[in-house]
Amino acid sequence: MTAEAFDLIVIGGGSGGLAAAIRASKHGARVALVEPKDLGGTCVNSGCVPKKAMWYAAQMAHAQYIAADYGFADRPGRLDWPGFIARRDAYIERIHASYRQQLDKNHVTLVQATARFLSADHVAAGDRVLTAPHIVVATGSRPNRLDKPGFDLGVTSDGFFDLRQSPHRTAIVGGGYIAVELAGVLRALGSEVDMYVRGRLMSGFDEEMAYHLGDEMKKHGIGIHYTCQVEAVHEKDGVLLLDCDKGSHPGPYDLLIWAVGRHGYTASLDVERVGLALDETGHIVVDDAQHTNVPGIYAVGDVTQRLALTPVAVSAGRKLADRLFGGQPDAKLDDVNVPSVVFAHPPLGTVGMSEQQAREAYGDAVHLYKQSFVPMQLALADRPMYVRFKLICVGDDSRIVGMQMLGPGVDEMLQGFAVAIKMGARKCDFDATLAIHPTSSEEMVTMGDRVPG
Ligand SMILES: Cc1cc2nc3c(=O)[nH]c(=O)nc-3n(C[C@H](O)[C@H](O)[C@H](O)COP(=O)(O)OP(=O)(O)OC[C@H]3O[C@@H](n4cnc5c(N)ncnc54)[C@H](O)[C@@H]3O)c2cc1C
Ligand SMILES: NC(=O)c1ccc[n+]([C@@H]2O[C@H](COP(=O)([O-])OP(=O)(O)OC[C@H]3O[C@@H](n4cnc5c(N)ncnc54)[C@H](O)[C@@H]3O)[C@@H](O)[C@H]2O)c1
Repeated sequence: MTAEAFDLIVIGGGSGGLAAAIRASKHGARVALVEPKDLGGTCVNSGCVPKKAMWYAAQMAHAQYIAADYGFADRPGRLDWPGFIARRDAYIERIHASYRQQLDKNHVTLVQATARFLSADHVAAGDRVLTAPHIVVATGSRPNRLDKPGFDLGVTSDGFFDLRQSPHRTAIVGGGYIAVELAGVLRALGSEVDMYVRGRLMSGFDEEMAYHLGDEMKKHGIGIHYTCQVEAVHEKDGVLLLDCDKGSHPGPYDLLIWAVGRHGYTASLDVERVGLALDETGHIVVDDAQHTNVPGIYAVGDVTQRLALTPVAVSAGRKLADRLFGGQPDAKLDDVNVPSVVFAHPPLGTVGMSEQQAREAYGDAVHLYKQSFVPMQLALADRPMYVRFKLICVGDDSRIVGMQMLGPGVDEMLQGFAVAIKMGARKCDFDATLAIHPTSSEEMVTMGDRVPG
């Protein structure tokens, strides 16, 4: 079969793949994008977007309680779950349409098939064979499965998005981004939620902030269990029971969600044929410029061992296209000071280092500024949830190397501060900035003295 020739083949039409394909075609490259499913990948179809939609619904539920305290209503209503899912899915359909338009406008050839390698410059996609000197793998990640009896009685985050009604009682295994976010949403929408956490909540995050997050989640009615490792799951009379390693059998639950991490997805690619190097978690090993060990093959996004966030995948894809086709030989992803928000209830925002990472890197040069306060909106409602800010600074000029925020509204506060930190802001730059009053964010520029210790 004659191969169709392109300048670039992109495998995977998620965040990273779309970004690489569209940017390369803007630079004049002839690009084929191979994707068997809906455009947008995990983020649009089973990640950030449907998750954020559910989080907004959960915020609405909270807002009703606040409104009732203010005197607007005496009884919060329940979500019409199927109705809202239809609204969420219609929004996602509009994103698909917008991506299709962008591909058409930029003359990217979309091949709706699963790709696999035939050689380092040939790819099979359905009944077509494509060839290009440059191939970008952007096939994302899949949820981890555990080798536990009854694993399939639970679902992963993919199954959560398929729900058409709120479960009464939910068990969630895991204590990372997905576990924490889904726990908050389900609780706010009326489910009883128990989390089964190995180690600590949000490991890798600032310990103090993760502790406060756990505290707020417990106040919100979420059970957080650290002493049960789930060894098996049973179904009895239509409900689920768990076996813990210590011999207890918690339950019954109507839904079990496994949120125990994700692995790079390369299963369909035939990577052995080209000898692509993977790490022990199945991620494609890349250097800081997205090169794999095979010349001409690159990888971006969650399929690599780099940070698994949409803006990281997008930036990696665009920078790679700029380097290959845009005459920018030094372009590459800069993943220093990547801001991130855990859309918990309340949200947790972070940019730069945790206190622990800073102390490891800078030792005694580290010092802290902290602030905690009840935001005015909640003080008026007799719901004393704290906002907590923490600045992690180093050196005589108090250069800010980390910012941690927990509380209502921090999800929208963090981005602007992340710009300042990326530019090398010092505490005195914050002090020199006049406050916006009355807001929660003003507390970030009116912090007092260093915290001793
Ligand atoms: C529940 C959840 C919530 C999340 N929330 C956030 C958030 O709030 N903010 C954030 O920044 N990140 C979030 N993420 C992470 C984010 O979704 C990922 O970092 C991002 O989607 C990675 O993009 P990607 O292009 O690497 O992979 P993906 O978006 O997963 O795209 C991979 C694509 O490759 C396709 N593919 C796979 N194999 C082949 C093949 N052989 N041939 C052709 N195509 C193939 C797949 O069908 C898929 O469309 C979340 C993730 C999850 C699971
Ligand atoms: N808001 C966001 O930006 C956002 C939201 C969701 C996901 N994401 C991205 O997706 C990635 C994947 O999310 P995730 O929550 O699956 O992974 P994660 O790495 O954040 O958390 C995995 C959790 O599973 C636990 N775990 C692992 N093996 C276990 C076992 N055998 N038994 C019990 N617990 C076990 C870990 O201790 C950890 O708490 C995240 O790391 C993040 O990069 C981002």
